[in-house]
Amino acid sequence: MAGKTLYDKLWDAHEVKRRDDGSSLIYIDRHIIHEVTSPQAFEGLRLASRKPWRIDTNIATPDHNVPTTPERKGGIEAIADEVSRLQVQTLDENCDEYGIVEFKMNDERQGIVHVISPEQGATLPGMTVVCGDSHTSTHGAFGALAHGIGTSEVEHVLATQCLVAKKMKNMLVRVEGQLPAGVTAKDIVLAVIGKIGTAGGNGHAMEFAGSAIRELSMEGRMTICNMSIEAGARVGLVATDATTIAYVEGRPYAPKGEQWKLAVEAWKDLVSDDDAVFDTVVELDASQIKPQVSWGTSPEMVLAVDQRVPDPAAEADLIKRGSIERALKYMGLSANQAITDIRLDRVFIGSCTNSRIEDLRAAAEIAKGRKVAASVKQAIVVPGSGLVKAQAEREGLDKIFLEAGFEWREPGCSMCLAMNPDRLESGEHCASTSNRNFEGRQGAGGRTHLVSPAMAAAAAVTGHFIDVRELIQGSAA
Ligand SMILES: CC(C)[C@H](C(=O)O)[C@@H](O)C(=O)O
Ligand code: SF4
Repeated sequence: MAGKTLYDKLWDAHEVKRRDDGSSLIYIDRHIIHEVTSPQAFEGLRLASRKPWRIDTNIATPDHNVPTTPERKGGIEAIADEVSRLQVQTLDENCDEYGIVEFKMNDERQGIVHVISPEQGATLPGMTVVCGDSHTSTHGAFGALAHGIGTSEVEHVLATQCLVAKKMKNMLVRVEGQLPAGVTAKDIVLAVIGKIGTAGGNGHAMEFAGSAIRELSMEGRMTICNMSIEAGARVGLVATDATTIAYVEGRPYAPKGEQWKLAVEAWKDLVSDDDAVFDTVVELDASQIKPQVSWGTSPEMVLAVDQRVPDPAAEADLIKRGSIERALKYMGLSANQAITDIRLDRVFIGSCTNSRIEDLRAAAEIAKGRKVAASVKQAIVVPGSGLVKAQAEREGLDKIFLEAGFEWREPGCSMCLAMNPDRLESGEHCASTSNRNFEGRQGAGGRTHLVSPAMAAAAAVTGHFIDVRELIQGSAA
């Protein structure tokens, strides 16, 4: 019999019952909660006279709706939008009522759900992790089985600690070779999506492997798994190794003492067996990847920075031609325009894809000693959590950004999506380190270009896209 993939192992360890219709009941170890997808779930519990079944598996924080300006220190009343305020308040009330651990808006541990749980050690190798949020795939970076769920499933998990799920197929994305300097995890995942498309991973759990992935920090692995959902795979995975274990050790929720030793021993098995068989295999050569920039209205509409946006006339497939035409129109770009000719109105460094300490360091390295271009209206840096913010401040990164003319904000989802005051105005182009560039994602009529933190900082200081490596060489000279 063939060996098992990491996904097979995680699945087998959590399958409670297989049903005749091919679906299964799986056990959930960690449930993360935010204010947008939980209110109806709690309400449903209440209507059914149920209570959360295993309180200590839940961890909550408000992130999507919170303002990121200093006024928020004034508390919930400082949230101007009524719906936003109500969602945050409802989360607080539900967590208080049921005794669920919540890092409230002004708690230093607050932040984006997918940043805070790993940071606290609440995401551990071998776990099943769910959250009413599609980017829960992020947590797969630890060798955990993690994916987003809908609001009715949030209720189900709260009530039963189980989820009805169907086993997916196995996909391997192998990235071998040395990543060039200045090219990052974000560029790897954008290149993967550019290659396989946003439906490429449909129905699969996507494991990322190969020497380029092994070389990445946990921050980089999280960036990659975060965007597996943009490649169509609800689950992204990276095998557990020494990098994972070093990251987890000593974090508040990580096991301690004898338990830690036992855990580390058990986690050694969280790899795909050598003879495991994958349904689909995709291979990339890391040394060939260049800094990526999305030009269109889907993450698969992405190119290397030295390329030109497509010409619809050159596309034979009529459906594809139509979608290129629509995207160019929405984005205000002309056929064959060089990516480096795209000028930016705003720059956003943040989101659950790229708001961890390593991301901020990479952006600060480029911002250091430079100034945000006069033509850029606003450049904001939004740390993924209060703890990331504090660490960045200890390292002096806030000063580098402020001196360069960036704004330094409080943690939250911010400009990643238009659910809080940080938004684009219609027609504006934004270099954004987030993960989605759909029409209106950052504000009605807004034009999002997905890039790495270093590329976003480079765009901020030059006013247009530029291969960040030119600035790295420039500063070294
Ligand atoms: C609001 C939430 C349900 C949504 C998601 O599921 O991903 C959001 O986080 C997003 O990034 O679009
Ligand atoms: S940062 Fe963006 S992608 Fe991540 S959870 Fe928030 S809204 Fe969703």
